[in-house]
Amino acid sequence: MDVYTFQSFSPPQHLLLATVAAVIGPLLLLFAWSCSKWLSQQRLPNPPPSKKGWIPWLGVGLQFGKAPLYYIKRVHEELGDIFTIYAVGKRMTFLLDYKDSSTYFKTPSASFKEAAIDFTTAAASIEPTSFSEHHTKIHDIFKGQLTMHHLDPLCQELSLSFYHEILLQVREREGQEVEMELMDFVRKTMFGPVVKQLFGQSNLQLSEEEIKSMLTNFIKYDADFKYAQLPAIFNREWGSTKEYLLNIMKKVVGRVPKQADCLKHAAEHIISAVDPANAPGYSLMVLWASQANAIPISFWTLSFILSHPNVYKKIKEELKEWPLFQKDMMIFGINVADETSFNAVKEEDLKAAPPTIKRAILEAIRLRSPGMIARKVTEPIKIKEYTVPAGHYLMMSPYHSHRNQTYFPDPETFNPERWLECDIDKNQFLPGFIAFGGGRYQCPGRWFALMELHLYISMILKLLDMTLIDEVPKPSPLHLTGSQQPEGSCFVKIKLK
Ligand code: HEM
Repeated sequence: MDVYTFQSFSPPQHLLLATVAAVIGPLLLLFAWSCSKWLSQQRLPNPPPSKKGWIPWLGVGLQFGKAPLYYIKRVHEELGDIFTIYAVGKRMTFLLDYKDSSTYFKTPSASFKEAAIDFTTAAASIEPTSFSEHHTKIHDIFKGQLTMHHLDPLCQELSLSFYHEILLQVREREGQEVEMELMDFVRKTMFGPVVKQLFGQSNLQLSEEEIKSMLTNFIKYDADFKYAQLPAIFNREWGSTKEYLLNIMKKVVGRVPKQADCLKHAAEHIISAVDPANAPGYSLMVLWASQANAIPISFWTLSFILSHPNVYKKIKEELKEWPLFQKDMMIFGINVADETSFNAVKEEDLKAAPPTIKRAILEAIRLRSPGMIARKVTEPIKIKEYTVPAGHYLMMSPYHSHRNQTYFPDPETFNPERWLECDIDKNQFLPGFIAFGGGRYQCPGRWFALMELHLYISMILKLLDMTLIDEVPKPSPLHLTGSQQPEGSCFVKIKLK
């Protein structure tokens, strides 16, 4: 078309042309972009089978987002043990065969750090440069501080705090039965003691009311954790809970004495290892990691025990042998111990707590473990007959892996006895169990978690009579990044023994 012909168009034709160009232009660009993507995929030697959806960027985001836990199961049944999902601009390749876990955990080009960096920026405002520099150091400090050998003082301190909180919930109506929602009860009795233990009372300086408000914000923060990477406009409410918690953490790390005599709490370790500007963000991540799994797992353990009369009966028998209250309290040579002489529980005392409770905890973790863990592929990785391209997120799903018949016969059944073959005092796990992840960045809090859970459940069942009123709810299909939350409420009757 020359200038003359162009000029001969009347104004409405101009408008028409401009509109057509405005519509077709982006479509052509989109088409070209899709073609180049498609061609680059074709050049790869055998990428895993995939679910892409029709809409670029969004991919299968809508189906996936509705019930991610079930969507993974459906695609697993359709495409097999390795598959890729394209959703909201991310390419996630799932490995659901436990046999691939050693490649997953050991290959350097499946990077934990690269997968975590964007997420921690979004979820806790940690700057990427700080994360690259300090993450490994802070991981190693926690791993070192939470080994089995360091648990005794933590166990003693926690037991006193649990005792106080448990009695606080029921003492007002001593002798009477109280009806409470179980998850609510667990949150109220577990959150405060663990937060105080991890960050230190002197650094926290929070009133009971402030701890309650911290818990309310934490519940919202955890529930919508998965939206962290969406633009702020879609998750304003979630953003305000994050800011609230970051502000608390800012005060907490600000109170850590410059020259602490003994490094004891998470806040002190964090301040000693990272740049001050990002210390609140690391503290928030530790708060989330420590609570988002242990609280729901306590709920599931209790509800599974209460709904399995044989298991509960066995535990009640074993509890008779566990002296939670002191037998000897000598004053001027006279033994003044009675039924109410509660003393801190030492870690060695915990070894005598019901082993069936510990097996029940491991079984609850198996059945309700995190929906996924992530790594990022930095160089193409060959797995089975496929090559997973660089840039993909590489996912394993402890929740789905723990339903593999080969490792866990009758996988949906709650059966603490399947753990009989493991030495639970040494925290030995069954083959196929990956609830705490694996490799260089495996959960550094796992030994603390098992001690904390064993102590908490044993104390609850020793101190209280509990009966289920409702049926045990199903796990919510929405939770992918932490242990499963219950879908709906579960009321119990509680009475102080
Ligand atoms: C039943 C309870 C728990 C479960 C199932 C659990 C599970 C996990 C999993 C799967 C990971 C990722 C590991 C990987 O990708 O290989 C992780 C990381 C982590 N966990 Fe746990 N965890 C639990 C309790 C705790 C507790 C009580 C703490 C702290 C006291 C804790 C602290 C952490 C931290 C700090 C990380 C991040 C490690 C890093 O960034 O290098 N966890 N946990």
